[in-house]
Amino acid sequence: MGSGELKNFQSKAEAVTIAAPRAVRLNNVSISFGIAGGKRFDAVAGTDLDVAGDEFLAIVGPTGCGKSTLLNVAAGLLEPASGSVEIFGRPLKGLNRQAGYLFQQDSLMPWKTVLENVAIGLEVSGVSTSEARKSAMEWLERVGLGGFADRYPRMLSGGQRKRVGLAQVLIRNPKLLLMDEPFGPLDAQTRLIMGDLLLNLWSEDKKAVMFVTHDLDEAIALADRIVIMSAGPKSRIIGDFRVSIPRPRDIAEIRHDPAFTELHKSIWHALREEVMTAYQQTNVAAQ
Ligand SMILES: Nc1ncnc2c1ncn2[C@@H]1O[C@H](COP(=O)(O)OP(=O)(O)OP(=O)(O)O)[C@@H](O)[C@H]1O
Repeated sequence: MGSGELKNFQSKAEAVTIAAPRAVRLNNVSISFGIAGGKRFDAVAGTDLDVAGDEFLAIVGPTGCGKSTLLNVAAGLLEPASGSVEIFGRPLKGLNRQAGYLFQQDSLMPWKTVLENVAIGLEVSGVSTSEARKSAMEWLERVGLGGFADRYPRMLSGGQRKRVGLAQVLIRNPKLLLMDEPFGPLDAQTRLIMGDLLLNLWSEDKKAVMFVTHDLDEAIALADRIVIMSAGPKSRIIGDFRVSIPRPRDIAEIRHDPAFTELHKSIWHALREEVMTAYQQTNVAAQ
């Protein structure tokens, strides 16, 4: 069975395989930025990447290797210098309107209540205020913040703000979730709780996810598949690992699973040299 397929169980528990649409296809994508002195910096070179419609993909790599850059390409925020981008089988032109983007820094509006912040995602697409607020309330309950609807963002903890951010993105029901170190600023325990919440929501309605993280443990705990990027410039994908640990997963416990340790070892083996290379490069560039 290929990565772009899913199982649909019929009444007699008979499994039938049907093709799931491919959410993202990056075909030989290269990305370069104009920098000082009229020069160019080739951040990413010749990268191929497919993400299935129901796949949770984690992207891991050393600092500055181009993880956010790849997400920005899938979001349509950045146009590749060469190569092509397809979203659900169609060439991407302009902004990817099928994607929801969650950054490390949340984008809550401080003058709006939590409920208003979540509802706005629907209101901008023409849904009436009362409908949007009803749906926002349901989403707040799903992320465990039903009692916080009338609060303002400044009254929330970092983890609570993240939950609001998740509700704000998911209320629009995007078919593709682009997550750039979304739990980066949180403490270790809150990250675990957010990871569990994300997996619960995702398992109810499996979307394609591209999840950028520095944290290999987090990547293994959450993802179906992990790709590793090399140190830049001209970064590319140098490893592609399937995470075959069964779901549902308990993120706090999964680390004790021997399969977790084994996979961690293999991925770190591929990643370690790239991390050292990236560190040395930024050190030289700073001199
Ligand atoms: N607008 C830009 N102009 C010039 N160079 C850029 C620009 N944006 C990113 N870069 C460079 O492209 C490379 C990739 O950046 P990117 O932010 O994608 O890396 P990353 O892997 O997400 O890093 P980190 O893990 O540190 O967040 C880096 O070397 C960065 O300095």
